[in-house]
Amino acid sequence: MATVAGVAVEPGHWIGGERVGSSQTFTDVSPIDERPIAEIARGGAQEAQAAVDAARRAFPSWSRTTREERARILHAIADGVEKRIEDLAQVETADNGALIRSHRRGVMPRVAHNFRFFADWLLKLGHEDFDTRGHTNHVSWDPAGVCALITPWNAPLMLATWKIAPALAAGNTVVLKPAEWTPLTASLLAGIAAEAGLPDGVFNVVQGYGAEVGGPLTAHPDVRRISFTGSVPTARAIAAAAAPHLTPLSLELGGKSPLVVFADADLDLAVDLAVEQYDNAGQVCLAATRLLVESSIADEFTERFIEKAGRIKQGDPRDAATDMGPQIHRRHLERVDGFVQRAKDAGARALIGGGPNDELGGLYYRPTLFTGASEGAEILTEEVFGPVLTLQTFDTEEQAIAMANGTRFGLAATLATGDPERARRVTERLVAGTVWVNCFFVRDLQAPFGGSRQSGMGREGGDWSFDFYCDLKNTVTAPWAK
Ligand SMILES: NC(=O)C1=CN([C@@H]2O[C@H](COP(=O)(O)OP(=O)(O)OC[C@H]3O[C@@H](n4cnc5c(N)ncnc54)[C@H](O)[C@@H]3O)[C@@H](O)[C@H]2O)C=CC1
Ligand SMILES: O=C(O)/C=C/C=C(\O)C(=O)O
Repeated sequence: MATVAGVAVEPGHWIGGERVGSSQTFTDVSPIDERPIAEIARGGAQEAQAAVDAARRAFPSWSRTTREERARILHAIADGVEKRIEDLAQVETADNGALIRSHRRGVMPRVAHNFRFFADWLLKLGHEDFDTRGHTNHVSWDPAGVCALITPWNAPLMLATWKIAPALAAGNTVVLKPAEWTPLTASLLAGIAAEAGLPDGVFNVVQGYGAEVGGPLTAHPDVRRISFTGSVPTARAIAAAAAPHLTPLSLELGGKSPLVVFADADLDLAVDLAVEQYDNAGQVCLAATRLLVESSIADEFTERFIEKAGRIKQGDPRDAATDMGPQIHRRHLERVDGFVQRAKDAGARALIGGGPNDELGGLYYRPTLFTGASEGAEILTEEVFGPVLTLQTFDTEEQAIAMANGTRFGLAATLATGDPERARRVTERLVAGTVWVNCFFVRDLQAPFGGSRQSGMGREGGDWSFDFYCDLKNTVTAPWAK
C-alpha cells in the first residue's frame, strides 16, 4: 500500500478480483520533483498468463449478461469515478505531472463520460434485420473474448477507459497494461470497478515494463483483440507479437499534425489555437506541432504568438494557476532536448524557448518555437512529444495542402480560415483521421477516432469501437414452413 497525494493506492496487479504482488518491483517517480512515490509490482510472463487465464474464465458468464445489466454496471463505475474525481485528479497529477485543474475539470469527468457513453451506445447498437428473397438476415454483435489493452502515460486513465469502456460494454473481458511511468490510476480504477459490481476477472490490470509483461500479453494465443495507444516503434513490436495468431489490432499512434493558418482567418483565434498546442506540456498525440502560416500575415501572427506564449505560467501542476507542468520523466526530457539541440545545430532558430527552464530546474522545459528549419529536417518530420512547435510559411492554398500532407503521419489537422468554401476545398484533400476547422480538440465519442498512414490502424468511437471489439455475425434464416 502506498499513499500518494494523501490517497491510499495499492499498486499491485489486479487479477481475478484480487490484488497480486510480484517478487520484483520498480519505483514510480513523480515528474513534479522526481521523488519516488510508490513501489510498483513488476510483472512478467507469469502475471500476463494469470491475468489472461482470469479473463478467459470470466468471459462465458460476462459475455452472456444482458446489455441492460452491462450498461447498469458501466454507469455504476462512472458514478464511482465521479465520487472520486478529486482523488483521481490528485493521484494522476502526482504520477504524470499534468495540470490538476485539467484533471479536475476535463480529464476525470471525461473518464466517467467514457463509461456512460459506451453504456448508452450499447443499448442503441444494432441493425434492422433485412430480407433476401424471403430469407431474414440478422446481424449480431458477439463479444470477441479477452482483450489486451496497452496504454501510454500522457493521459493515462482517460486513454485507458476510452478502450476499457467499449470492450466491457461489448461483453468482453479485459487485461489492461498501463504505462510504467503512470501505473497508479489504473489500480484505483480496479477498486472502483469492483465496488460498482463488476464481477471478478472481467477487468484485470498487470503492471510492469512494456517488453516484460506487455510482450507476453500481446503474444498470448487466448487474446482475441489488442488495442494499443502509443508510439510507432512499440506498435511494430506489438504487431509482430500478434502476427502468429493473427490477433486483430487497433493502433492509435503518434502524429506530426499541421495547423494551417490562412490570411483570411480570425487572427486572435488562430493565435489562441496555436498556443493551445502547448497543452499538457506538448505531450499530446493530436497536437498540431507544425504551424503553417500564410506569408502575408506571418510577421503579425508570430509577434502575437510570442506575446501570448510569453504569458504561459510554468510551474507546479498542483497549483491551479499553473498553465504548463513538467515533462513526464528525465529520459523523456532528454529526448525532447535532443531534438531541440539537433534542430539548432542544423540551422533552425528558436524564436522562444530552446531548452530546459533553468529557473525551475527539474523536468520543466520552456515552450519552444522554431523557424527556419530546412525542408526534410528532423524537427519538421519526427514527433517530439514535448512543448516544441515549428513555424513555416506558404503562399498558395496548393502549397499549404502539400505541406500539411507532407508527413508520414496522418492523425489530425487543424485549419484557421474565414472562408467556408476554402475550408471545404482544403479539408477534402487533407490526409488525417480528424480535421478541425477554427477549433481544436472538440471530441464527440460517437465520431471515428484514429489515424491515417503511420498514425494508426483502424478507428474507435461509437459503432467503430463495437466493430472492433465484437465478432460481427450475420444469421440468414430461410422462411419457416407454415
Ligand atoms: N493516437 C493517439 O490516440 C495517441 C497516441 N499517443 C502516442 O503515444 C506515444 C507516447 O506514449 P509512450 O508511453 O511513450 O509510448 P510507448 O509506445 O513507449 O508505450 C506505450 C505503452 O506500450 C507499452 N509497451 C512498450 N513496449 C511494449 C511491447 N514490446 N509490448 C507490449 N507493450 C509495450 C508501454 O509499457 C506502454 O504501456 C507518442 O508517440 C504519442 O503520440 C499518445 C496518446 C494518444
Ligand atoms: O480524446 C481522445 O480520445 C484522445 C485524446 C488524446 C489525448 O488526449 C492525448 O494524446 O493527450
